[in-house]
Amino acid sequence: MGQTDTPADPLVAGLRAVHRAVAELRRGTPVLLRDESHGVVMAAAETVGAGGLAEIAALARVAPLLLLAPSRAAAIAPLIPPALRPAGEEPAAVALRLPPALLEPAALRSYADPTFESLLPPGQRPDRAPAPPLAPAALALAKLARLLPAVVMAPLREGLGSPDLLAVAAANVLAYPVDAATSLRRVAEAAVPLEDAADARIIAFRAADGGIEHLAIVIGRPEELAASGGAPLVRLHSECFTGDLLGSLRCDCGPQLRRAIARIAQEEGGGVLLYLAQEGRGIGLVNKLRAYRLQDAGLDTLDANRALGWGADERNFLVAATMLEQLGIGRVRVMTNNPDKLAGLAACGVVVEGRVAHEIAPNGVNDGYLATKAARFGHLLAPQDGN
Ligand SMILES: Nc1nc2c(ncn2[C@@H]2O[C@H](COP(=O)(O)OP(=O)(O)OP(=O)(O)O)[C@@H](O)[C@H]2O)c(=O)[nH]1
Ligand SMILES: [Zn+2]
Repeated sequence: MGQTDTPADPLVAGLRAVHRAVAELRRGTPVLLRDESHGVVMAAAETVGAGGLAEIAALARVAPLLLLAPSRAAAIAPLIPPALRPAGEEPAAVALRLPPALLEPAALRSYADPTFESLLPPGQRPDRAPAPPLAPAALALAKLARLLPAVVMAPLREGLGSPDLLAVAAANVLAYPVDAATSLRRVAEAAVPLEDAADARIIAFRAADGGIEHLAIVIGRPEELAASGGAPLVRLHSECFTGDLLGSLRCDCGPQLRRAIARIAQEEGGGVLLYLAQEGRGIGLVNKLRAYRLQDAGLDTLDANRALGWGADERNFLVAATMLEQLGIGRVRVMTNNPDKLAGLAACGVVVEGRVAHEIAPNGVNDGYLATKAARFGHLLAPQDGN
């Protein structure tokens, strides 16, 4: 309560600074990233235009580097001279020094985005450079913006005063996922009778940064069961626009969502479905569409994420744990096939008393996707509880 009225609270101020920096990067505007000893000017490779690059050049001490997530750098290895490719253990970021002909928006975007076609000038090659200070925070900020993890970045010149760009502290960027999740509070609630669960309420949760809301679909009275020491059935469902709303056959999300609501109501008489705004396992819808393009070209769902520079699964289960805590639910049984969800909740202090399998039969289109989840994400097959 009252959290949005306390901008003096450093946690809230930090969250808001990051949220504003995210908006700047999304529209192609550079931002300043700082810690106690460094200051850099950076922009996202996906969105920066000629104007943004000129702004960076005007403020920079040296020409900017292009930073890529290591998995993206590995995927574009042919664009990087063999001797300069990352080897051995993965660094936090791969830094490339681009020749001037490649320091322009279309070339930058083609380094960042495998689905963006542009003709790179022949004979122009980047050099590998050591990763500069603040590189991990810079990539993390691009990811918070749900932009491809590729940034142009340069150290600020001395004696500039305060350039007219939004400044954000690297520490706030790195703390953002935890701080945003723990700041989630209930903001609205209404009864919404559903086709498969007449006694349903939707409770909306908002974080102090003012970002997108997460929803709890509460069926029956699971809070009462929790208050008497029971462990209600809970389903964590990550948003999937294509599957949930459009009935996409590429995944199993739509049927899983509807079946989960029906099963919670019919088999248990109540429980909670957390509808988490973590589209595409946390990479966002735009990047999921890019990942689909790569999957159509032969990669599986895990390698496609990594070829874009994202991790296989970027979800943050502290969001779900905080929502459960706010609902007064400390012990749960979880409806899932994904062991990471059980471990993720447990790591956030939720007592996981059991698992209820939630398998949906393949539909002829998503067979490979489901097989990959079993083979590479360790998804458990449902021996007795499935349908
Ligand atoms: N990046 C990416 N995300 C996908 C792809 N297919 C589906 N998704 C997303 O994966 C998420 C599915 O999550 P869930 O159904 O909650 O979870 P799960 O990890 O499959 O585990 P279960 O609890 O067993 O269903 C949604 O956010 C979808 O948008 C894909 O090919 N690439
Ligand atoms: Zn889906």
